[in-house]
Amino acid sequence: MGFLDGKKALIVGVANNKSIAYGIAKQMQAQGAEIALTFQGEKLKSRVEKIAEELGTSIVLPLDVTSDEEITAVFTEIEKVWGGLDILVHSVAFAPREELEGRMIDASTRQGFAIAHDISAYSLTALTKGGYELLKKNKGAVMTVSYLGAERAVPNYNVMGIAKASLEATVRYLAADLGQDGIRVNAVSAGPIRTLAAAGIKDFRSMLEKAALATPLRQNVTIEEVGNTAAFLCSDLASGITGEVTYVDGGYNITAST
Ligand SMILES: NC(=O)c1ccc[n+]([C@@H]2O[C@H](COP(=O)([O-])OP(=O)(O)OC[C@H]3O[C@@H](n4cnc5c(N)ncnc54)[C@H](O)[C@@H]3O)[C@@H](O)[C@H]2O)c1
Ligand SMILES: Cc1c(CN(C)C(=O)CCc2cnc3c(c2)CCC(=O)N3)oc2ccccc12
Repeated sequence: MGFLDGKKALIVGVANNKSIAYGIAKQMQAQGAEIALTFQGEKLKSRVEKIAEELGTSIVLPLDVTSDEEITAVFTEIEKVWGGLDILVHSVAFAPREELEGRMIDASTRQGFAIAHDISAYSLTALTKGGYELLKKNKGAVMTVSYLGAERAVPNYNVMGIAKASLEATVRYLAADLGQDGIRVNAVSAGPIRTLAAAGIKDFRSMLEKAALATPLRQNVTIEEVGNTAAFLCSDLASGITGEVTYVDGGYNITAST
């Protein structure tokens, strides 16, 4: 019996079994939570349905976070099957690939900035708005996934860092507004992990290796470690924590390494 027994968790952002959202879903399920998943686009449907089966759930819903209609449809379905929501996990980001190489001043475009902020930051507000009544009913918790690039100028992360800064400020504003409804809002800030979103990044492998050597714990973090912290922060054990960004990065962010 786990510390999430009886909790109902909607996880947005599973693409495959390397996803950070998958690590979060797996650890929450291991602590007794009931899981619902969403998938982005038909091509991810079958893979996410297989993962849902593994996690013992049949609630698998289509969701593109740029569509307010799809967001509404997801929570209408959650209302029908669950009648409330204890945990909402947002593990979604995207910027046009060409934004993530070279100097920010050269790579940044008006459209790329808008896309990155819509998908990687505004979508947290949009999902929380969509799930608000259900979260309020169960005094639920909201969780998102950030990165060091929100606070430091990480080479090549560019507009994604600016979007993550917006995401982390969103965590604070939502926490401030929703605390009176008993809804807590937090973020985990994960160290670099080899996922689909990381696959498209130049020199990601060498960045991972360098990070591991420069990290106090001398190793990269895993999606299970990020999942454990997310599960804790969404549980009653973290009832006194809201508006916080918790690093799960082996201590990398506290060092002076370049
Ligand atoms: N991998 C890392 O090194 C790392 C480190 C810190 C934070 N993060 C963050 O973790 C989160 C998850 O990324 P990941 O590394 O697990 O990669 P991933 O590719 O497995 O997950 C990204 C998810 O975002 C979804 N997504 C993108 N655009 C969407 C849209 N318009 N509508 C709905 N879903 C959409 C994708 O379908 C995918 O499921 C992201 O917020 C990312 O910024 C990743
Ligand atoms: C770490 C790290 C990451 C992983 N991370 C924290 C991320 O947040 C990745 C987010 C991401 C957003 N949009 C896209 C891609 C990844 C690649 C494919 C694509 O077309 N668009 O990405 C980097 C980019 C540059 C430098 C470091 C990093």
